[in-house]
Amino acid sequence: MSAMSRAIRAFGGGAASRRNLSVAASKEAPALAAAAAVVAGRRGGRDPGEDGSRVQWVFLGCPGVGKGTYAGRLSRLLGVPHIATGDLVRDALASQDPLYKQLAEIVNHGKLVSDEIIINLLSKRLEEGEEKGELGFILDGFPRTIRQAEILEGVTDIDLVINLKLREEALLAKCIGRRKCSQCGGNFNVASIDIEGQNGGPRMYMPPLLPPPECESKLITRADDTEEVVKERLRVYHDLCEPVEDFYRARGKLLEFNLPGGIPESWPKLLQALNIEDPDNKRSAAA
Ligand SMILES: Nc1ncnc2c1ncn2[C@@H]1O[C@H](COP(=O)(O)OP(=O)(O)O)[C@@H](O)[C@H]1O
Repeated sequence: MSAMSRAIRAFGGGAASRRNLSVAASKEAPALAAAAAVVAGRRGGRDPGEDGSRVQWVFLGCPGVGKGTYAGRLSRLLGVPHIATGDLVRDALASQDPLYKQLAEIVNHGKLVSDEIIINLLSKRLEEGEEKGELGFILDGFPRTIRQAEILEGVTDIDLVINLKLREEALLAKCIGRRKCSQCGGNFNVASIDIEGQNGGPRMYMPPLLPPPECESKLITRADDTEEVVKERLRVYHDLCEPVEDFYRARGKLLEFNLPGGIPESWPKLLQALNIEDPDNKRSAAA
């Protein structure tokens, strides 16, 4: 079991108290010091380590903003695991594990599941990754409360938090338009978003991301992507998750990124903001 998964479990598990947290942290001191040294080594820039070991990033942002899309792309590009707690929750629901049966009620009403359950799922996922020799991570959907952020801060050093922002009008449409192919797992979006510019700014156009014909009959919609539940998730985000933005802003770790439009427009700009060379430009320059 990795130092981080062990410590995070000790921190969040059951009736964990602040005292338990410090005990766990001091036990993990050598591993934490090593992690801090790695982090300190890359403080000057955002140049990820070649083996991915230097990437310990978090994605924040409202439901529908595209955390999963951009975290997934960066994870493939940098060779570090993309760990989305929403996916862990959905896998737990699908497993029919009696322990998680009551979760559906919470998730399908747009509420957050308890910190304890999330910490449990996350530590399990980190342990599995450790067994496979995974290094680094891009977290998506965690931390979502100040307590989760404090727990994470107690066990490891996060060196970058990317806060994705998108105009509110687009978020609801993007969530409702989300589709997944039940066979290949591909993610699509049937929403076509075209919003007037604000204060003389440019128009925002996000074309739909339509599935190929072979996926069309196999599309599924998440049970929590209905208008009513998305509105509740947005409300929960503003109440409980926005303070997490402030938590990282105060620590100088927050990179705010306003999505200018769809993936073709936003992806190169995000890479630029992260100081990562765009592999597509590199390829066309080499051609
Ligand atoms: N860190 C977390 N803490 C509590 N609940 C979580 C967490 N991550 C995911 N969940 C649960 O899983 C649901 C889906 O999460 P996610 O896929 O990240 O959705 P979203 O599109 O709202 O960002 C959330 O509405 C919540 O019920």
